[in-house]
Amino acid sequence: MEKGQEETPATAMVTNGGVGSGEAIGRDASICGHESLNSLLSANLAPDVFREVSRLLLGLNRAAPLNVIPVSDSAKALSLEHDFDIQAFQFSADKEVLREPRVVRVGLIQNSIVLPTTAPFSDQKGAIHEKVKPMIEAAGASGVNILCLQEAWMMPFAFCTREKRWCEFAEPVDGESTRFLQKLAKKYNMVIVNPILERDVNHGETIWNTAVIIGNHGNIVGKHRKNHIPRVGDFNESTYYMEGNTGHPVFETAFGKIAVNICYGRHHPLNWMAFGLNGAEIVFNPSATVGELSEPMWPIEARNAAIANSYFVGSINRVGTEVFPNPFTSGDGKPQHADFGHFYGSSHFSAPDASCTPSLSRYRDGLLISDMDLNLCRQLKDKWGFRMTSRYELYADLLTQYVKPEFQPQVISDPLLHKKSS
Ligand SMILES: NC(=O)NCCC(=O)O
Repeated sequence: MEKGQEETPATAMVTNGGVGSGEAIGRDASICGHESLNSLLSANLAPDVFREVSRLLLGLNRAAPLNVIPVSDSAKALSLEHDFDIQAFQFSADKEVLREPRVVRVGLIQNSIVLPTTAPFSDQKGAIHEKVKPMIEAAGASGVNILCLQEAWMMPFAFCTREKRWCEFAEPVDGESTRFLQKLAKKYNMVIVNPILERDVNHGETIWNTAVIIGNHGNIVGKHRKNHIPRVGDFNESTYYMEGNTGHPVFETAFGKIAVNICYGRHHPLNWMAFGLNGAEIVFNPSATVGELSEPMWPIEARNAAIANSYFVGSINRVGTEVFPNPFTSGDGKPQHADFGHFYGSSHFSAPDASCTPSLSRYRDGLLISDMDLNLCRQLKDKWGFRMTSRYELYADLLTQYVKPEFQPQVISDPLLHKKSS
């Protein structure tokens, strides 16, 4: 789909892997029947007004809207055969005298689950592998260098339930899903970020929420464990795993320095900053989040992180509504229910110059591709000087004080505030 092109109004139904196989969810909860904000605006605004609104909503890259780049015929054929959206864009940077451009092609995959959550676990996982495979092949056929999948892509996001049986989906870092992706990484000379539910067999079978980095030779480069675990709404993830113990690693790959800020970590500016301090050029944010809770935050937080830290961000969210067999509550006064609500997709890229791609659909599976010249990171540091002007020592000092039990907030009260009037 070309940027600005109208998409089909969302009159169809989506299957969602609910308890009843192929159960259909009406699209009424969408933004007025459109697949994305971009399609709603392009369908409803005059072209010159749409251009001006897009200038502010999506920004400009080197004073122009992002270029749409062609998708290869073989990738297009896969997307038609397997019914997923595919879109491709290009972030460029100024030409430099002393450095060659460093253009990498990056891909993001969003998808719904396939089978009902009542199906045997191995069938559920196998069906997701099968669904995602042609999408990865489309990325490979498109020459994608670095690809990231969504958070815990190999299972339903069952952490709302608090039922421990979903732990059976957990895998060691070198488990089934990693091995599945290693073959594809090697075949397509592609780095793949593989966010899984991890079982740490060397530490008492502990469970973590982890992203495994697979190198372009199919090797395991390393792993990062989710730093911030939500305790909000139905996101009862703290029942399953603890805060990660891997710090803020940046992985130097054949195609650039990458890091992973897993889902809820995107609400924590220091988390984003730490990946930047370690030199990340692209930070992925594989997520699972629902409209009612976070949709207004979604386009802002990633874009802000990209600007503040002078790196690219790739944001991914799953799609669909996943219905679980047993109703649950989360202590928030809501009646018992059996699903999280709608995972709204809307995966997109943000760049350090405040430009960003339109988002993928709120409903459909999709592969979003973007070329990015990594030289843009340093060019923005030079232009805005955010690193240089950051005054880290001020904040290092404040934080050192803040974590002490005897910390007193620096508050200067108006002396007249508590004075009795005579
Ligand atoms: N998966 C996850 O951490 N979700 C929390 C909700 C949110 O951060 O939007």
